[in-house]
Amino acid sequence: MNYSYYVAQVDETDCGVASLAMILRNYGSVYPLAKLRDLARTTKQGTTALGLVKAAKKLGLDVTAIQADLELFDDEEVKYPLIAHVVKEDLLHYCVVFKADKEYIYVADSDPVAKVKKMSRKEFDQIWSGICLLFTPASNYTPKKEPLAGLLSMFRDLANYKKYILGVVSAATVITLISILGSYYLQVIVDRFIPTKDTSGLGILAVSLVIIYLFNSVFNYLRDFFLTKLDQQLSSKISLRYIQHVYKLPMHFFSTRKTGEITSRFSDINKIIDALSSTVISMFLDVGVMVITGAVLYFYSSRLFLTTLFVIPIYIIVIYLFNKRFAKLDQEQMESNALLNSLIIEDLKGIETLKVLQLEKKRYRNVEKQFHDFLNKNLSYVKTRSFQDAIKLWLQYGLVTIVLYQGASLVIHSELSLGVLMAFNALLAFFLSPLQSIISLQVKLQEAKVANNRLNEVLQVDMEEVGTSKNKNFIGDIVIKNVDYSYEYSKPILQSINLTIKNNSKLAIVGLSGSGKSTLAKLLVRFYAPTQGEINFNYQPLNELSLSSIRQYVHYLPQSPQLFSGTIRENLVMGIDQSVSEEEINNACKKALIYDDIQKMPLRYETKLDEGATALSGGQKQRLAIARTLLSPAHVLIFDESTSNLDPITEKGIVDNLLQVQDKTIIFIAHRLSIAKRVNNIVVMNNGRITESGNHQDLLANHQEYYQLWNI
Ligand SMILES: Nc1ncnc2c1ncn2[C@@H]1O[C@H](COP(=O)(O)OP(=O)(O)OP(=O)(O)O)[C@@H](O)[C@H]1O
Repeated sequence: MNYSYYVAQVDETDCGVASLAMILRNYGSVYPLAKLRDLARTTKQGTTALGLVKAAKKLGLDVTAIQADLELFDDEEVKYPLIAHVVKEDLLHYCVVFKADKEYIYVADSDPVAKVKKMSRKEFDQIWSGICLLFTPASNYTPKKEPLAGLLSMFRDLANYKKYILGVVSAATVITLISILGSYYLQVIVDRFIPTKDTSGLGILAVSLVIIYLFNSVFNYLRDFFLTKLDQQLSSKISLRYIQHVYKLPMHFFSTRKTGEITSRFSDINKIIDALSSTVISMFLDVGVMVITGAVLYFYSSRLFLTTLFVIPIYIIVIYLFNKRFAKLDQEQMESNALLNSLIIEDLKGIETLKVLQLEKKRYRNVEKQFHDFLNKNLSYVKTRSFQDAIKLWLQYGLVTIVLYQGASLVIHSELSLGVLMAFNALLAFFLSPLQSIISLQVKLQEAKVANNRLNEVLQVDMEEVGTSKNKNFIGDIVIKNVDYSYEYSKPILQSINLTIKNNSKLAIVGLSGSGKSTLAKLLVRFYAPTQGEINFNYQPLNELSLSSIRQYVHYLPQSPQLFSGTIRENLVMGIDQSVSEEEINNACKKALIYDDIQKMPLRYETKLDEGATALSGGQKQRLAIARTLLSPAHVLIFDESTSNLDPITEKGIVDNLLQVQDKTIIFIAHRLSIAKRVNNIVVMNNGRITESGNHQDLLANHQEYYQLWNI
């Protein structure tokens, strides 16, 4: 396998798809990891071997999964590269084996810390589970390259900020010219005024220079201002584009990624901004400054200038030698930061549970450990950078010393004036500084490339096509035909679901926890698409309707509905386009039995709720969410365990009110059979299948699962 086929994982759970990406590159195909994650149905836990097999097959590779031992690598028929399933640091992991000989197994590990290495057979055997996937291109295989948006596309954005770039470049050019003038002043003083002891013009020269330096300060201020503006504009454009994209991603994305992985990418954006603005400055400015100061230095002394040029290749070598290490350390640092973010977000979200279980200390220790891991990785990065800086500084001082040594000899031999030597020395910094910027650009670009890769892994996930909600003529029966669904390949969640939900009927779906009730509801709002079968709204297949119209037609109230910071009124009318009258709000609140509670609050509907509405009881939150659902213009309402926090009397009151709503289809997902009992149509689910349906009496008479649930 060619080294250039190596693909690093972007997130912790990407090892499977990154390994598959390497295999595909070996056969001439390039796909973004985001696409492979989709095809292999990668979850927060990672990718199953079956997922990899299915994804590879869809992309035209024949795959054989085998359980083998080390003898496999003696078989000359084995086709490399292959994917091996290993256990690394107690975690399941995939890596690519691209070669084997009598002593060693040659492994490409998508973990950028490990990368490509050879392991002794014994070492490999200790981590290998014995499972491996063998690949060959199928007869109809054609290599395909899906474009991976590189950094270059980001540079296109820069064209929109020409005026700031022009501002920075103009201000910096003036600053450089003033610096050259300053060095010339030094030369004139030393060579002309001091030897002749002429003080007449010295004063005027000094005063003019003081005034010029005032301009220098003004232009310094302008340069910093334009640079900050450029950074801010770029930052808001890239960050907002990312946030907007994230908001429009399908549910599938959120259920397969950790929150920290998504949020940590915001901090990566700064690296891209830094690289973009540095590149622009270098392209337009540093090169120009180097040429101008280089020309002046050459004019001062061509011999000293040639000595200066001698250092450039050494500089480049120093930078190049550090490049790979920087890329690796940077990736590690970003991944560690993502993990740290995930841990903290998870703990803050579950702070109540954490306190009840008295896990504060334990969880804190986890965060502390991860934080130290991040600090260590950061330290490794900073140590390497400081080491590189130290070498660069040494080179710079070394050069200045050599220039002074050589210049002093030239002055002693009257081949150079003292003033020119001093001016040369003063101006040298203005030549070396842009040179350093240009050379270190490579490191910044490298970091930006890693950050851009991580950003792209999210940006390449297709957004939901929400569409418009014009066609609303599908009021009628909902028909679910032979529907299957699974989040990951190996675990079917819904199997052969056939169900007709009559228009304006009331239905209860019951069944044991984990039997697939919520998943079925989520298919109705198209959070996920069935893997088999079809759902129709009034004879119209769901996949032909826009998401916007589906979600206007069906309102799903999830098990843990969210109330947002804002007033109660704002929360109630959230997501409703048309104006809602006070009477409608009162009615909805009365049906949800929250009206009296709200009236008792000093500011009633204008009462402010904080994030997550922590000042409300669990039941109050549920009743507010029910009122919000009732206000929605949707024709189908799904209540997923929406009364689980309520006392039986309140629950009965609300359910009775909901059953009286004549002109809507209502689906209750409930564990409590007291709800099901009052609803005419009941569907019982078990293990992803509908096992029974009918009304309460029929189902009891069946003496099957419902009967057992009722008699518990
Ligand atoms: N995002 C997800 N990714 C992977 N598996 C999932 C996901 N959501 C649910 N599952 C799995 O799907 C199965 C069905 O879950 P679902 O929430 O539909 O069941 P349920 O009947 O509504 O359960 P409950 O009554 O406990 O709410 C469970 O085994 C669960 O582990």
